[in-house]
Amino acid sequence: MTRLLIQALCIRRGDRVLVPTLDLAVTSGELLHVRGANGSGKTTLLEMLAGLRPAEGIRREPEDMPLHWIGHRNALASHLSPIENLQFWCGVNGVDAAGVVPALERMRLPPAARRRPVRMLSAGQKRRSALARLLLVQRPLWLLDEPLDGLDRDGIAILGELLSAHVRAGGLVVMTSHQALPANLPSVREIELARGMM
Ligand SMILES: Nc1ncnc2c1ncn2[C@@H]1O[C@H](COP(=O)(O)OP(=O)(O)OP(=O)(O)O)[C@@H](O)[C@H]1O
Repeated sequence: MTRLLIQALCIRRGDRVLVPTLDLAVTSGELLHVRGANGSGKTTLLEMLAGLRPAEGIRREPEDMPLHWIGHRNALASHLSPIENLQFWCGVNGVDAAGVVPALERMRLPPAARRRPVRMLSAGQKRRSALARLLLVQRPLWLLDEPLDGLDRDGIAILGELLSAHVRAGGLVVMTSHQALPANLPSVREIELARGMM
């Protein structure tokens, strides 16, 4: 079984403690929805889970569990088109780029938008392009920071289908959102970060 274990994790930024201690486990087939007020530490927690910030008390089983990280900045080069961005991502990650156009089709990004520089796209079109990475290669752990941001109802429904399929196939998801999650997602758990929580 794949697991993400969080034991006595202190969420801090610099010398400011946001959450003194957090314990939880996310197992295969579960989606953890992290909620909380602005500034409560959701992004910081996700960055710790991704290994972008030093943290003690996080264990992945297996240790080398591959993950997808989609931060709220999308990580798209603005002068490249979505197709070029994803082809570049495939090259860096050793992934077959044949899946790029089908992934953008699945995200229902219009054909013209797939070939336009990212700086000329809307926020939702950028988001769909970034999320298309989830389809390029299977990885068990998905860490998604505000993935619903910028998406319209159709985009939210597509992401809901991807999340659902991933969780049903035994994947793990940890995601933040201020919005309600798409309906009918299986195995959703919620935690709310709050100052001083134990
Ligand atoms: N570069 C920084 N240096 C120091 N503190 C920071 C820095 N960036 C953010 N913080 C602080 O860290 C705390 C947690 O920020 P974080 O981005 O994790 O919150 P969040 O819950 O994701 O917020 P939001 O809902 O607004 O996205 C905030 O109180 C913020 O003021």
